[in-house]
Amino acid sequence: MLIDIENVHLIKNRKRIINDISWQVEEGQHWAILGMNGAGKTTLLNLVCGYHFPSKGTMKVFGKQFGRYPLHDLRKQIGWVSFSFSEKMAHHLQNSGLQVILSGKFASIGLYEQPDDKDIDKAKEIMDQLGIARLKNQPYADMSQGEKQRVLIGRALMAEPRLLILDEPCSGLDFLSKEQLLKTVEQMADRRKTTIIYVTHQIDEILPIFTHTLLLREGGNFSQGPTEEQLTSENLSHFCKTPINVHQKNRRFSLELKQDVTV
Ligand SMILES: Nc1ncnc2c1ncn2[C@@H]1O[C@H](COP(=O)(O)OP(=O)(O)OP(=O)(O)O)[C@@H](O)[C@H]1O
Repeated sequence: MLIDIENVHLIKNRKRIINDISWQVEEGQHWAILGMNGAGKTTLLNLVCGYHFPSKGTMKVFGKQFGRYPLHDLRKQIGWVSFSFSEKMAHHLQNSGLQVILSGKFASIGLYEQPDDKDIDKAKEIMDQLGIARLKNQPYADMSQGEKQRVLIGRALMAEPRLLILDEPCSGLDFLSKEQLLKTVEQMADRRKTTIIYVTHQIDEILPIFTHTLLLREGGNFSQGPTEEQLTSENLSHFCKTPINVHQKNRRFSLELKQDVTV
């Protein structure tokens, strides 16, 4: 079991942010986490990575009970690619795509240690796999947003994480860049053993590779389970508190408001 969360609550500044969440992620699964703004998605991931400590409940990540395992060791096995991470790259804008990816090996933002030939080969292989080999020598600053996102995913893969968290990777991307990024995620899931947790507001990003989906609402677990069972018109109408129709075409989901509904 990679993640085993039982009845976890989190209270911050007297506010209940996470309310009685239980969630189990097993090896071989890929999860999508769907929730509106403020649903608690980022907070839940902060708990998983040990940046918050639960106020109540039990948590195990990689089979280790919280508080009994060095956080540094835990975090080394988790790659968290967040859109906001781009801001932290500000000092390294002149680094090339290859350098940014290599920096993932040392879990630091810049490239302070000297990579060896094996590291360089590995970084190049990752770039090939993610379809970004042509960005090897291009400064990060000059890349499009979609390219930057793929480079950051490559950077996370360099440390060979057991768990890869993609936190709204498509936000800010145009239609084509988004589809390219989704393709990359799909291929990565097919080729690598890493378990992916994909956080999103949009159901059309929940690709067939996501075996399971967790629906978060107001800090609580609205429902969870196999994706096909979660993303039904009935369940999502309850979830959104609005009557909606879910459609599935070519194994991709879309939704529309039922006719005559105003929001
Ligand atoms: N330290 C804190 N003290 C009080 N409230 C907090 C704190 N951190 C987060 N919150 C609140 O907890 C709720 C959940 O926030 P969180 O960032 O986890 O949501 P999210 O689902 O990731 O949202 P988004 O999709 O907008 O990124 C929000 O209402 C937020 O204001």
